[in-house]
Amino acid sequence: MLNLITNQQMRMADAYTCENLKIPSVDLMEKAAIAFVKAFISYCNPEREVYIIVGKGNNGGDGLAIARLLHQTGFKNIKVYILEKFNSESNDFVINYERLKQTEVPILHCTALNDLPPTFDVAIDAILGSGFNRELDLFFTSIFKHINTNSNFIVSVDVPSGCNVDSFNYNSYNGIRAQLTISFQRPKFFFTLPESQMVTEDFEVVDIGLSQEYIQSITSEYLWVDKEAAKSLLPRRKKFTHKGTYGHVLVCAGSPHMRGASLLCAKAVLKTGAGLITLLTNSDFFPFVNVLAPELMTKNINQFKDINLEKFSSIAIGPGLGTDEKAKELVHYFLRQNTPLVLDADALNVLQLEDFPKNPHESLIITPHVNEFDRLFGQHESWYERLQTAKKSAEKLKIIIVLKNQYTYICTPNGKVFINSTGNPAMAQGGMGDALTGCIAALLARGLNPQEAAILGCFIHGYTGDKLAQHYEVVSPSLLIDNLPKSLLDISKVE
Ligand SMILES: NC(=O)C1=CN([C@@H]2O[C@H](COP(=O)(O)OP(=O)(O)OC[C@H]3O[C@@H](n4cnc5c(N)ncnc54)[C@H](O)[C@@H]3O)[C@@H](O)[C@H]2O)[C@H](O)CC1
Ligand SMILES: [K+]
Repeated sequence: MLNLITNQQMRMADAYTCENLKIPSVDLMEKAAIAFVKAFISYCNPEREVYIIVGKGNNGGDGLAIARLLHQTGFKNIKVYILEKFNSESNDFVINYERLKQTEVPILHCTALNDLPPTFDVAIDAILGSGFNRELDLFFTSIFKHINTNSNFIVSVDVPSGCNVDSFNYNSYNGIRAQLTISFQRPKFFFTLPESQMVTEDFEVVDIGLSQEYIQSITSEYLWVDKEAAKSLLPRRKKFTHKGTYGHVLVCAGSPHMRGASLLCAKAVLKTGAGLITLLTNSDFFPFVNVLAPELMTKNINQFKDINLEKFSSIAIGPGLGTDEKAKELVHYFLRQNTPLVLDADALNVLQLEDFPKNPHESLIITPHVNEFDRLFGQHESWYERLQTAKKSAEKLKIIIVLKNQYTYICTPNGKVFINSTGNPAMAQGGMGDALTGCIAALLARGLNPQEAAILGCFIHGYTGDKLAQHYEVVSPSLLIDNLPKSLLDISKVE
């Protein structure tokens, strides 16, 4: 898991790295520029006109180093514009200014808006970075507006200029609006909130060689789940194991109008590697289940109280369950048992906040999307507020709340928020949540604790979607489910 850190902490990591790893700050800037360029060239053809607009702090210094390196890489149409409204220049800016002057890259000076070109093909924004620390004056806001309105493609260095990622003001943003931000060392927590779309449509993170040891020693409430973290959670299949080793999942799902949801969920359980799966549904559906997914066993949903729960390692309830009295009774019944439980969709729709057990057994996971979450926990004005509610509620109710989002938040009873790094818009299709519920329930059955199952379930689900999105414009839940075993294998092989 990677700690996500604030601007202030990033500065400390910067200072620590220079001092303890004996890397001069200008060399760190060079590393940052090299890493930026490596990422940038995959988005931009070297024939395009690239305008690099720089301030005079270290973000500007990065911009100057980037200009020199892009020139060396073969970019022919580069121009650098230095904004002159800064009180002082950073040392590393000055060093890179001298270095850039040794090249043929044109350097122009901008003291007023009309010193800038009327349009930009590609604009690299290296004006203000994490040092942005006060109100923007008219000079900056008019320049930002001009770049925002007249560029084909804006790429920001580290952070869009004028955006304070640690205390974002949602109501009056007047900084750069980038298509892409290439940030240094760690994702910015703010970019995981949907509101960050007004600041940058996408982001990428590059390693610039800051001390990982130092960054990981900082206490952070936000943790980024990457592939390595996922691998560390995936239990290895050992010799002499059998279906009993991998647990038995009970899937309670599928009202007459939504049979498909129950199959998607149960098939996701199957493909995430649980040993045995029983689908608890209406008996008239049994023959279809046998044909469509012969691995599944079935039980009659009307007799749910007769089930011997000792046989089951986990239960998934909700996909297409319906919201009638029978569904409600079933959800309440299973909520009072001790078997690890994942509640999704209609299982959440039939609950009120006060229905959650007063003495939680700490193995309850709920997986709401935004509407399900707000219905249960109240309306929220922003995603930041919603996340704070999720965080507090997970602590208070002692449950895991998987708040689904482009970057899904997994809030745990100990106040941590794990942020899932995988998933993409090609996966936006009904049934995708049913698959996620199945993934998590299967991992619970395979012996992971609820926190681990939620983290790995979200990761593997999104990872599969990401792999498929490289080949398909839309990724259906069925396609995703079929590919889960391949993703599990992939992840188990991370070096
Ligand atoms: N993360 C790292 O370890 C590294 C980061 N690098 C880059 O450095 C910037 C941060 O640089 P810094 O010099 O601290 O600040 P800025 O360049 O963002 O700002 C410079 C300058 O601007 C002044 N200023 C701030 N706000 C305003 C304003 N509203 N109006 C006018 N002027 C303003 C401020 O006083 C400063 O003087 C980071 O983002 C990375 O891009 C390193 O290169 C590599 C290591
Ligand atoms: K910037």
